[in-house]
Amino acid sequence: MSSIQKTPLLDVQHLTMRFGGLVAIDDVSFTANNREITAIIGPNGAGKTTLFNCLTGFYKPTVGCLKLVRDEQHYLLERMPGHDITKHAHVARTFQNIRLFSRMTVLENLLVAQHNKLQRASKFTLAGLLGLSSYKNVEQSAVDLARFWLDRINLTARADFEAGNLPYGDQRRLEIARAMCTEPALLCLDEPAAGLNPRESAALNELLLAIREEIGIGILLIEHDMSVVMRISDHVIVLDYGRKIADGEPEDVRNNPEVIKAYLGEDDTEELPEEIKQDVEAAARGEN
Ligand SMILES: Nc1ncnc2c1ncn2[C@@H]1O[C@H](COP(=O)(O)OP(=O)(O)OP(=O)(O)O)[C@@H](O)[C@H]1O
Repeated sequence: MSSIQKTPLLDVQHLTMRFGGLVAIDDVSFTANNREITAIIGPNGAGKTTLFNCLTGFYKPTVGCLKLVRDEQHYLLERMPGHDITKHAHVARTFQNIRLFSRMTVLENLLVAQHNKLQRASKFTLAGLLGLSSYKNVEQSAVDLARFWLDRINLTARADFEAGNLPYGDQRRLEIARAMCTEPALLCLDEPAAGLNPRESAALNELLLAIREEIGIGILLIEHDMSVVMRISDHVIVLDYGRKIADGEPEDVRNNPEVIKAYLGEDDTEELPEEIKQDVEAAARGEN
């Protein structure tokens, strides 16, 4: 990726979010580029989900500017209601806990994600729904897009299954496919690898890399699984107690003493993610 010109997609400046006396995010600034996977990592309570909530309009930041650039248009996300952030700025999101429509089929989940463009094409009238050829074209394109993503996540054979009956790893990937059906410019994923076994985790990595390469959008990824972060991220931002303590390429961040300390605490190595633990142990043996 490094030979490709970097194009800023999201520019966060001086973001601060306070809840009463608690500063969940403390003057955080960073840029996430288009066609890159930017991971946001940090210990529990570091402010990662709060950052997503500010980006997607769930919270209004106390201070700060969140600018998204798409098709040469600038969107100031902190001034937009959540539904406009999805609809106009094209920011899509998944959550820590799966939020599929579990009683709908796999295919229905992918179609329902496209209701905005279907509604627009119907001109919000029954006549539009029944008669307009433009509606029929948009309807066909919605089906084609759903089919494309079904195929991409290898669920075509299960298109008519209830989403809630799929294995956990398939549900995770279906959520991402559903978000992709909104045709986002920025895809925000909150711990997509949580609870996945190694095989499912590898399938997730492959899907995210394909989205980056083939669809060419930006991905913002909150993740505790360091094997996922280190393997697929182009850029890693580390938060600790709401502050940004590191920002750079995965290799630089994993060797950053402040990051190691944030994960270590004072002298507890038990909680250290495996990949960072290996680096710390190698450093202690004088191998770094
Ligand atoms: N709505 C809220 N009201 C009050 N405090 C909140 C609210 N949302 C988050 N916080 C606090 O803000 C801090 C950051 O929480 P956040 O959920 O963003 O952390 P996180 O990095 O996502 O943690 P985890 O990895 O455990 O999901 C925590 O101290 C949390 O208790």
